[in-house]
Amino acid sequence: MTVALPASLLLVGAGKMGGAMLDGWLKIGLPPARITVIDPYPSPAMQALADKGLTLNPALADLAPQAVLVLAVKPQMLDEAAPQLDRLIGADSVILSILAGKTITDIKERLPAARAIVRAMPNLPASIGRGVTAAVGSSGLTLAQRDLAQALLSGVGSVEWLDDESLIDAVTAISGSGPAYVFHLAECLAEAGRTLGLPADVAVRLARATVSGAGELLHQSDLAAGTLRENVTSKGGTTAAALEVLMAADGLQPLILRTAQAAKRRAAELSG
Ligand SMILES: NC(=O)C1=CN([C@@H]2O[C@H](COP(=O)(O)OP(=O)(O)OC[C@H]3O[C@@H](n4cnc5c(N)ncnc54)[C@H](OP(=O)(O)O)[C@@H]3O)[C@@H](O)[C@H]2O)C=CC1
Ligand SMILES: O=C(O)[C@@H]1CCC=N1
Repeated sequence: MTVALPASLLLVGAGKMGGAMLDGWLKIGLPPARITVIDPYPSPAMQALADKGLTLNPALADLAPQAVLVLAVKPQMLDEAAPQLDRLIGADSVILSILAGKTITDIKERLPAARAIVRAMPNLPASIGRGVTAAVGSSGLTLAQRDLAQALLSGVGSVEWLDDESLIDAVTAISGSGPAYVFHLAECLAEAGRTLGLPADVAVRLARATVSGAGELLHQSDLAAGTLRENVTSKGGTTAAALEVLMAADGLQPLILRTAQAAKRRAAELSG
C-alpha cells in the first residue's frame, strides 16, 4: 500500500538537517505548495523554493493546523521555537521531532496540544535518499499516523522503528553523528597521505574516493564488513601490517567506543 505524503507540512528550522530532509522530500514528490518553512535566516536555496510555491516565514496567525510539524531546530532552541507552534497542531497532526536528546515527554511539555509524536533520529545522507533513521512513536500515535511518518522517513532512506525510546540516544551516537566520524576518517586519511609525501590535493582526492568507494561497495555488497575487510587483506601484505596497528587492543575499536559514549552522554545532557 502506498501512503500519501502529507497534505501540509511545517518545517521548523531549515538548517543542515531540516534542509537535507526537505531536499529528500522534494525529490520523492512532496509538492512545494504543501510545505511551509519557518527559519529566521533562510538559505538562498530556501528562498529559491519559495519562488516555486513553498511558503516561507508566513505570519503564523494566518496558518491552518498542519498535518505534520517537523521540529528541526537545535535542541537548545526548542523553548524559543515552541510557543508559537501549539495553535498549529490539530487533532490529527503528527509532530516529527529530530531533536537530539529531547524526549517525547520534553516535547509534550512544550506543545501541550500534541497528541501524536514521532521522535526520530535521521542522518545527513537523507539529502541524497541514503539516510538511516531510527524512530519511536508516542502513545497517542495511530497506525495511519505512523504510516505517514514512515512515508516521510522512508522517502529519505531506511527506517528502524524502536519500541524503547531510551535507545534513541545510542542511535544518535552511532548513526546520527556517525557520518561525521566517516568524514573525519576521510580527513585523517588525506592528512596521513600528505605526511607520507603525497601532494595535498592528490591525498584529498585519494582519501575521498577511497571512503566513498568503500562505502558504496559496502552498500552494494551482501558481504559483511569484516569479510570485505578480509578481501583487502593479502596474507603477509601491506593491509595486514596496517591492521595490526588499527585493530590492536588500543586501536580504533576502543576509540570509536569512547567517541560514541561521548555523543550519547551529550544527548542525555540535552534532554529536559
Ligand atoms: N546535522 C545533523 O546531521 C543532524 C541533526 N539532527 C538534529 O537536527 C536539529 C537541527 O540540527 P542542524 O540542522 O545540524 O542545525 P542547524 O543550526 O543547521 O539548523 C537549525 C535551523 O533552525 C533555525 N532556527 C533557529 N531558531 C529558530 C526558530 N525559533 N524557529 C525556526 N527556526 C529556527 C536556525 O537558524 P539560525 O542558523 O539562523 O540560528 C537553523 O537554520 C538538531 O536538533 C539536531 O539534533 C539530527 C540528526 C542529524
Ligand atoms: O551534533 C548533533 O548534536 C546532531 C545530532 C546528530 C548529528 N548531529
